[in-house]
Amino acid sequence: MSALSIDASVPLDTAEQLEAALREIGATRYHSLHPFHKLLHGGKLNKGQVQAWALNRYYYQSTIPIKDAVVISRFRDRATRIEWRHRIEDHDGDIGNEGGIERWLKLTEGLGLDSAYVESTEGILPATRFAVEAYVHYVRDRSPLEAIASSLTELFAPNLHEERISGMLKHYDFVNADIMSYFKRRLTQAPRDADFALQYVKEHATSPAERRLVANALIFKTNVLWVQLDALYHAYVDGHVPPGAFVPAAN
Ligand SMILES: O=C(O)c1cc(C(=O)O)c2c(n1)C(=O)C(=O)c1cc(C(=O)O)[nH]c1-2
Repeated sequence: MSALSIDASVPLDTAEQLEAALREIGATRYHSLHPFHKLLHGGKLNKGQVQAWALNRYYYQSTIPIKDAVVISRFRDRATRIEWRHRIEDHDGDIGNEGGIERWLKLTEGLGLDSAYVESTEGILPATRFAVEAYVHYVRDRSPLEAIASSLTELFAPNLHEERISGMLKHYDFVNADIMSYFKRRLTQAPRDADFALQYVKEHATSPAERRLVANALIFKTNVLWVQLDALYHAYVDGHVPPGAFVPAAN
């Protein structure tokens, strides 16, 4: 077992074996399993800790369309570019049409954070920035197949979002359905995106070696997500906030 790659013993001779391996990676490495999420969804955090999570996650959310623009830039194939571009619109929205980033700002604003501060990203943890940048660099530097495969964590996001919506509404009096609208919207967007990416890798990874690259891309991405929560836990649960990062008001 390695933190970085799939065991050599996992069979990857067929597309079905690849899918089984990807689902196993999700079941064992997705950040739904992280102790910070258990606290968040179980109502065990205070408002300042929830603010810290939302503030840091804003950086991930707002970087996703940049990441997707880089993914698009990797494809000569027009059909793939056409399929991928709605992801940018989902997050950026359009003139007069709210997108995911604005919905995320509703969440941070509803939690009492100033939007200009959130958008400045000045208060995020260094580890958040490094992890998110690593994701953008990954889709730039690796093969187009790995770039698509690295989005496959979205296969596992809807279950987590369901858990988050119900857990946070139930446990926190400072959370309401309106400020959770980001997650509600993702429940329909993510499955479409994940299905496309899954079919793509099943079709385009045609050798065991390529299937291994796909599996390792997903492991890389689970690590991008996991380390962000490690950093949040260290800073805001254990109380070791790095210099200059967001410090919640006493609550
Ligand atoms: O709340 C979450 O746990 C979560 C996880 C992920 C993910 O698995 O990468 C995404 C999202 N949310 C999300 O909202 C989102 O738009 C998204 C895009 C992507 C991607 O890799 O392109 N992942 C995710």
